[in-house]
Amino acid sequence: MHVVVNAAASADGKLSSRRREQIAISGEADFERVDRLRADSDAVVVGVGTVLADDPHLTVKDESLCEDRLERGESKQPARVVVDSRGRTPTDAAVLDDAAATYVCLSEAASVDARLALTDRAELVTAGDERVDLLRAFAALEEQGLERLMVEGGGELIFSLFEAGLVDELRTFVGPTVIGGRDAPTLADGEGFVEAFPSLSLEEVARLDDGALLIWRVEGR
Ligand SMILES: NC(=O)C1=CN([C@@H]2O[C@H](COP(=O)(O)OP(=O)(O)OC[C@H]3O[C@@H](n4cnc5c(N)ncnc54)[C@H](OP(=O)(O)O)[C@@H]3O)[C@@H](O)[C@H]2O)C=CC1
Ligand SMILES: Nc1nc(O)c(N)c(N[C@@H]2O[C@H](COP(=O)(O)O)[C@@H](O)[C@H]2O)n1
Repeated sequence: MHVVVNAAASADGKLSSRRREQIAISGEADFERVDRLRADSDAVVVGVGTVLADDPHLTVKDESLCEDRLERGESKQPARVVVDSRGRTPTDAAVLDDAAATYVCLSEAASVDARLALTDRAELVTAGDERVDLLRAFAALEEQGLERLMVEGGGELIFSLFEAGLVDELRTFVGPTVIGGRDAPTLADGEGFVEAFPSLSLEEVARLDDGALLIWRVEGR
């Protein structure tokens, strides 16, 4: 399995504002790059916080990239994965439409009612007692043939993936704006590290739109 985390951050490292509303940090070229990365992935992964905040669709937008996938013998769209311990994904969420297959990773804490509401619209994967056990959930996704995972956020999920040692690559577009706010989501939130900080090796720096794309490899992976 290969896990790429991709996110757009403001120059001060925020993913969105303290209102947790979606903000277009990327410019046109970066959104096109993200579309290509989605098209080269088996699944696009987000936490339920992103689903509740943004109601994303997580599909490949460029039809020619979808055609290329079909020519390669892949599904037209990559699968979508929501990490959602208690099954809080709304049944009318865009990620549950029929544009692509969707997996919802739950924990044992998800109620029977929440499972019943989701079961017709998504494949359910259960791993962990209170919170989703990411190592077990990702192993279950791999068993379903999902090898190339692209994680789009948000900050809580990204931190947990680093903590679990699951991230191979980090791609950050740093955009030309300052969002600020001590409660605004950052690239890696959660508890934060106090030791054993993940070490990154810089693979690429490129000017893109009016910002910079940074590609980091996680050392030891
Ligand atoms: N600029 C960008 O590129 C992007 C920005 N965003 C922004 O980020 C914000 C959302 O981020 P955030 O609030 O951090 O939410 P996340 O999308 O990271 O989802 C976090 C939630 O996932 C669930 N979860 C289940 N298991 C785990 C686990 N093991 N580790 C971590 N989380 C787990 C938790 O809810 P529960 O316990 O209920 O399961 C948790 O609250 C929004 O404002 C959105 O706009 C998001 C993506 C990209
Ligand atoms: N790459 C990127 N740049 C930004 O500026 C962003 N705000 C985001 N957000 C992510 O994109 C998701 C929306 O996807 P759809 O267009 O609905 O398919 C959103 O939920 C964030 O994960 N990304």
